[in-house]
Amino acid sequence: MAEVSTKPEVWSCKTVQEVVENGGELPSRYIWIRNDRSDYGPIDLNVPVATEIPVIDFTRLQLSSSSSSSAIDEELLKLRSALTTWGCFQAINHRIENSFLDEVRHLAREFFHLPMSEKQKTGRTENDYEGYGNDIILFENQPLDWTDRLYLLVSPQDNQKLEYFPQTPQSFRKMLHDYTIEMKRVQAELLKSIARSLDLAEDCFVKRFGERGTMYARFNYYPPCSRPDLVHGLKPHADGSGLTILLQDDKVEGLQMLKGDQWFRVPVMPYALLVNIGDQLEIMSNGIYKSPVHRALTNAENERNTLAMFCAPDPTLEIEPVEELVDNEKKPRLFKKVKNYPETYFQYYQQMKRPIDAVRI
Ligand SMILES: O=C(O)CCC(=O)C(=O)O
Ligand SMILES: [Fe+2]
Repeated sequence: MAEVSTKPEVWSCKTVQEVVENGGELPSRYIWIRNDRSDYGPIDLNVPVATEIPVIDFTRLQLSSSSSSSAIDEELLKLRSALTTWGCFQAINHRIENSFLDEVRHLAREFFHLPMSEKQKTGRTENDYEGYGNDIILFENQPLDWTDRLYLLVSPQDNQKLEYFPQTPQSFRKMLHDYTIEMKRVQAELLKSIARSLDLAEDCFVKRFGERGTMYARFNYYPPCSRPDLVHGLKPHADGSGLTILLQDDKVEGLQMLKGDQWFRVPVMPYALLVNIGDQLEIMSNGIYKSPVHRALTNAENERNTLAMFCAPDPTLEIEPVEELVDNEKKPRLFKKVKNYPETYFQYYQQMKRPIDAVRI
């Protein structure tokens, strides 16, 4: 497969929204072509619903809360079972106000409905992943995803590229600032609980993420699509993050998770956060916790808006399986040491391979 170039290319500068507004036939570039290297089966909107994805109650994980230690142990066991089987769970009682989550969703929708000229003020440039734009082309004949997005590094704050942060809607920046603060708190609580669920010291992953761990926000906008049976909102992938915290659309379903070789629809829980393990925590947990393959589908009637927060270790730090989770006889080390995993991720993704395989021993 010929690669286009090492740099991502912005294909004809058209967003999905423009494709929709221009009307006419569905461009063939969006039609999913199955291939042998990553055959995750056909697009199917009618897969079973994943009623078994565990719901984890944050208040039951906190030592400082009124929960008894047996309630905490029970919740940690549930967390462990969620992350070894599905690699994800729905988090409730995370202490973010429902009204704030409504506002986040409202402003995200409002942004994507602004005139194109306004959105283009934060448009991605050819050499950057950040900003507003369509799917990035990484290789020739890549089927494109039916999504427009706004992708921003939100932390560390001194690395933010403010030129890509929308100034309209007016309260967008403030909302993102406040949401980032909440997400950093949730991230820290999650990393501690995840460590405890593996019988590790509570700060094990917090330390490994480092003080300059990264957090990216990706606002995903999926316009209605005339052929949801042929097009992916987002192709099957596992996240390159350590953890991903997803605020789903409060009404429209679209996310599917792969468990074994079966796809499941993730139900909408309007005020829950869907948390999934990313490749870097799969590596650090020596494969005990799974970074699940997932995809987003579209539908013909409704747009869908989601917000993914990708939390990852400082890319200048080396990551590897935590020593306590390696046992030469029972649980040999599965992954090599790796620095700047996102770079490996994109190179492998480009070749339609599962990036985590690049660091497998
Ligand atoms: O929009 C969704 O439901 C999934 C988003 C996602 O998987 C991602 O942004 O990596
Ligand atoms: Fe994802």
